[in-house]
Amino acid sequence: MPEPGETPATAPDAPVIVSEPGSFAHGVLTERHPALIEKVRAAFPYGPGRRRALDALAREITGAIEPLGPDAADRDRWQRWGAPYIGRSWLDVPFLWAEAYFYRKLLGAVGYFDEGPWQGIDPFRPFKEAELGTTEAREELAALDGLATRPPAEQDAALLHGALWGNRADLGFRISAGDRAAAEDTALVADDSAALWSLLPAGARATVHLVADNAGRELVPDLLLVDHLLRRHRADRVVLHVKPRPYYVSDATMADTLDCLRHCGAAGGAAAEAARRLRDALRRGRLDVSAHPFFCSPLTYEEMPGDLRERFAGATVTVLKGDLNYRRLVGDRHWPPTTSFTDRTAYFPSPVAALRILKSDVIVGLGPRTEASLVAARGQRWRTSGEHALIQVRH
Ligand SMILES: O=P(O)(O)OC[C@H]1O[C@](O)(CO)[C@@H](O)[C@@H]1O
Repeated sequence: MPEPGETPATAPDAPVIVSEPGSFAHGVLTERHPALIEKVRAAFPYGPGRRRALDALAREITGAIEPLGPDAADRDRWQRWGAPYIGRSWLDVPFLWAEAYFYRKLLGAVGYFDEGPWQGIDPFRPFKEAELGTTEAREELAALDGLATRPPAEQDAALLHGALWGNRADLGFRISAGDRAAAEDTALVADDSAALWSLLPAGARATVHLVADNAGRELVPDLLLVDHLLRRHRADRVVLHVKPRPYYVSDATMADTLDCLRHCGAAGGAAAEAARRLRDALRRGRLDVSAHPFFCSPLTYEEMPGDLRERFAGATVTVLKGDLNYRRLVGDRHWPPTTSFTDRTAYFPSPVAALRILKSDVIVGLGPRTEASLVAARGQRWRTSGEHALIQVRH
C-alpha cells in the first residue's frame, strides 16, 4: 500500500495480492487469521483431534498452501479453483482466493464437514449470539417503534440507512479494529439512493434480490428493509441470498436468519410485527431464501455460474450488501477510485446496488473531488478504516 497521500504505484487492474508490504491484505492474513483460530479454539471445548487440526492450520498459514484432504467432497472443486496457488506461500496469492480458502480450511479443522459430533456446528455462533444479546441490538429494535408515524420518505431513508450502517456489524473487522470504528464519525462517499428508490416505485411489481452479508446486527436491519419493501408494495417478491455455511466469521446463514426472526419476535412492538409479517411472507413465497454454493467460493460475480446468473437476471434490482460482495462485484483489484461503477458492473445481469461500509482497499465510482478530499484528510486510510460508506447503483 502507498504511504498516506500517495497514489498506488500498482497497475490499475492488478489483483490485490496478500504479500504487498504493509498492505491491508497482509495484515488480515498474518494477524487476523491467526487471532481468529485462537478465538474459535477458546470458544469451544474441542478435543485433541480438532485442536491438533487447528494447530496444523495455524502452522500452515505461515507457510505453503496445502490441498484439501483426499476425503473432502469439494476437493476437486478447490483443486480447480486453486490450481495456480496450491503449493505457493499463503502470502503470495490473491487476497480474495486466500480468504475463501482459509475459511474453508477452518471449517474443515473444526470438523464441520465430517460425520460426528461437530458436524454442522457453526464455529462462529457464540460471537454471533453475543452480538444479538447486546444493549445496542435491543435499542436498535426499540427505535423502530417510532418509525411508523414518520412520513414515507423518512421511513424509506431510515430503513435503507439502517441496512447500510448495519454493515459495520462485522465481527471479522472487529477482531482488529476493536469497537473504535463504530465510535467514529462516518460519511457517505457516494449516495445513489434516489436511483435505487426510482427502481422501486410503490405499486410496481418488482422482484428484489438482496444478497445478505453479516448476521446479527446487520441481518436484522436487512430483514426490516425487506419487510418494508414488501409492506409498502415497493416489491412484490424478495429473494434473500445467504451463505450455505459459516463464512468470514459473521456471514449470515439460514440458521442466523431464523435467529434474527426469533430475536425480532421476542423484542415485541414494531419489530415483532415485522417478524410476524416476514414469517408469513416466507410461508406464502413472497420472501424466498436461497443459499447458493457460489457464495462460499473464491469467485467474483463476473465468474458466477449460469443458474445464479439466470436468477439475478429476473430481478428488478439486486442489492449487494457489504465489503466482500463489493470486492466480488467490481473485482478485487487496484482500480483507480474514479473507475466507472457502471462500466465495472455492466456484466451483471440485472440493475445492481451496492450498500457497503469501506473496509478494504477496493473502490470505484468516486468523483475526482471526492477522492482528492478523502486523500487530503486521511491519506489512504479512508479505504479500510470502516468510517465511510457508499450506496452505488447501476440501472
Ligand atoms: O462483512 P463485510 O462487509 O463483507 O467485510 C468483510 C471484510 O473483512 C475482511 O474479510 C477482512 O477481514 C475484508 O477482506 C472483507 O472485505
